[in-house]
Amino acid sequence: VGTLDIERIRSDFPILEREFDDQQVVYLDNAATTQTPDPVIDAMSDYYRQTNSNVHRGIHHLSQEASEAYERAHDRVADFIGASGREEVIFTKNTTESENLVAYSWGLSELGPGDEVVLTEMEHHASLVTWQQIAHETGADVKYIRIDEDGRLDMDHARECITDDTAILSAVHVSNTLGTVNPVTELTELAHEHDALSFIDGAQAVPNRPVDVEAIDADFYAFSGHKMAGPTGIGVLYGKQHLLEEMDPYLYGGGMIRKVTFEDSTWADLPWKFEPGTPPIAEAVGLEAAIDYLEEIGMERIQAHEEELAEYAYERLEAEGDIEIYGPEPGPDRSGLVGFNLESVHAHDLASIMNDHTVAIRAGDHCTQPLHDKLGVAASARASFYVYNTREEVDKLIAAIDDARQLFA
Ligand SMILES: Cc1ncc(COP(=O)(O)O)c(CN[C@@H](CS)C(=O)O)c1O
Repeated sequence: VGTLDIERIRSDFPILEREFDDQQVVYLDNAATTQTPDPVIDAMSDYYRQTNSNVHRGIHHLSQEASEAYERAHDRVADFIGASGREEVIFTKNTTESENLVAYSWGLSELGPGDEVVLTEMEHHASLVTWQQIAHETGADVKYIRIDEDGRLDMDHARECITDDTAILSAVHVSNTLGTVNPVTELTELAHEHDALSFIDGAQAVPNRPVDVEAIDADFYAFSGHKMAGPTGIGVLYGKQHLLEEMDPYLYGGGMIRKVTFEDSTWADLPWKFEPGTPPIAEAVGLEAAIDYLEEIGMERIQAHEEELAEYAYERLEAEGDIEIYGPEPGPDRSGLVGFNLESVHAHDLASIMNDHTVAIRAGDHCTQPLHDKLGVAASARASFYVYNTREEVDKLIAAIDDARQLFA
């Protein structure tokens, strides 16, 4: 797979030169959002300087160029994730909206009493709360696949949970709290054996590893641009074309219609049917540039780099002796993030001390409150890595933790 030219990569991210209290920032909060490289910023700036116009409607040069750029971004995303074409790629605001699109467009009409929605105990609120509330509205039931003491899914329990009453499985590909990489292809097979749909939340997977939605055979797959070196304000819902064709939109307006009369309306072709109003045009240009940037590095290299850093961080944290680490030990079941707690120091206090050292980590419930209840903690700290992080930055994390321990001793 080869190693990354970290210095060259870091030179693409001017924000990494930022200093606070004369200390260079150590940015280890990439699971929350990643930083944006110059090629992405330049692509969006150039769009605004040279092409900016509204799409699908104008018959002037600028609108035609903007429309081509916007449509091409759909094709680029389809190619990146292994979808069959732009018809299967809906641009949303983020992963959360992608989950809601399916919950409202499919769930509200297809779910009813007796139907079951199967989630996992490690779901992010974007999936968990959405499907929980749709189940309340439709009378469907929700079941949760258990996790074991290592933070892996209990697949025996998965086989118990997924039955002929299951209408849809919604599962996270990589846990943003545990770092666990779930067997999403096996889970999808289980769902399909029972004629259930499979929705995979890929927010912490698409940015960090090669993903082929057709190999997984997911019916729906969601992720966000801002977690993969792209801009905020754009997310993706992948959906199998035949399912998207059958689904009615849940957001209405211009751009998503074919014909409107005073009596009724008909809908535009895919993917536009699910993209009402003025879409995130510049963000789509930025997302395409982010994909180009990541693919130039190589998704396999990115995965290997993150896993190497996570393994190093795991080993250093474990060697401290008073740190509880959540999720599987380093290996194919763990991605490039580590959730942990320092004995006798609340995660928020720890993150605050980290900040005194200009080490940026996340502390809190990471939008997985039920999972934290299951872990028996109100909050956890989390270091999450990306293409520009280094072993030296892990060492700075550990040094800051040692300082926190002294302060709270
Ligand atoms: C697994 C998973 N699923 C969905 C989301 C939501 O992504 P949005 O782009 O905000 O819609 C996230 C975003 N998790 C951030 C914010 S809580 C984190 O710090 O972990 C996620 O990790």
